[in-house]
Amino acid sequence: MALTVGLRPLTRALLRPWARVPGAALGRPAAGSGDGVRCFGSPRVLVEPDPAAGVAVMKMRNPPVNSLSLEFLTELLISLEKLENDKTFRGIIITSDCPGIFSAGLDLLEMYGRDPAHCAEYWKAVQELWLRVYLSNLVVIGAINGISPAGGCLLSLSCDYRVLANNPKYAIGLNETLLGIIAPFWFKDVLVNTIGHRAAERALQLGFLFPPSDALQVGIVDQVVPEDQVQSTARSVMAQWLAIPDHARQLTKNLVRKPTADRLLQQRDADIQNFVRFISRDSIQKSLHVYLEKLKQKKG
Ligand SMILES: CC/C=C\C/C=C\C/C=C\C=C\CC(=O)SCCNC(=O)CCNC(=O)[C@H](O)C(C)(C)COP(=O)(O)OP(=O)(O)OC[C@H]1O[C@@H](n2cnc3c(N)ncnc32)[C@H](O)[C@@H]1OP(=O)(O)O
Repeated sequence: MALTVGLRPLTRALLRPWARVPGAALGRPAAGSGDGVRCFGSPRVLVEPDPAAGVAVMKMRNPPVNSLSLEFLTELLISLEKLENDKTFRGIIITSDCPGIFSAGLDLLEMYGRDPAHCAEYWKAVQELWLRVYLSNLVVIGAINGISPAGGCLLSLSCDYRVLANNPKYAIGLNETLLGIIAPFWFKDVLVNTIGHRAAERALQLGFLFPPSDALQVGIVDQVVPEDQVQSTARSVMAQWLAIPDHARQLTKNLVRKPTADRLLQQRDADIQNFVRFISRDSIQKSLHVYLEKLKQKKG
């Protein structure tokens, strides 16, 4: 898949992709891998490779809540691109290194009080991440070990299979309307593809965040397991998916997903312009302000 990352050279130059991860990751063999196989990654994305299995575990660690800032998106994109281009890997498991949070979704501070050029650059990176995960040739499994609203839910929905930890706090859904904003059409499309038109219609308008039992029932996740079994379940599901010949699985995935991705690919620039126009409105900026204040006040 030929996707351009399309971020400012400065943004990319600021990052140090593939630097050895300081501290915990340094010199520590990846779990389940043979001696000498090291974790690698970037400051916010820890990659634990298991070359023997052809699998890499990608841990998001952008504390406190794994909000998808521009820098974090860029690091995720670079990690994904690298894994995609390395023939060692046939599958990745996306999970979180932030306790209790899979991802709080898009970083509201990238959209609040920012100028149009910044918003456009940000939105392009959001599109890019979605396209890369959604159309990945790798098997992508979400080991969802925390709450995942809005953009966090989109990331989960873009995986091939979702395993959610059974903790009532770990709700998942597209809650944009609760913020006074709307889910973009491609977020909506992915939700409709996953849970069906009627369920998506209700969930989107009411900004539902489904706790695990409801999430399983509506089909927004594929499996709910005890929290300490999320990673092992993701590994065994991965083994099932990797039993299928890659070429057949990849072509089938493309057949199913391409029409949805094409809807965005055919109008990416217009989508960016729509986003910038929408997010720049005074009323929307006001809604974001109110929501951010609410998040602050929650702390007491
Ligand atoms: C015509 C139309 C065209 C285009 C489409 C138009 C518009 C679409 C536009 C946008 C789409 C956006 C999708 C999104 O993803 S929006 C983000 C949605 N996310 C949320 O609602 C989650 C908000 N966060 C929370 O609910 C909680 O933080 C939590 C449950 C995830 C975690 O709770 P905690 O109690 O553990 O932590 P907090 O104290 O609440 O947070 C810590 C810290 O982090 C800040 N923060 C939280 N979430 C975000 C975020 N998403 N972005 C930026 N910052 C976030 C929070 O404010 C705290 O900061 P401080 O420590 O107070 O500084």
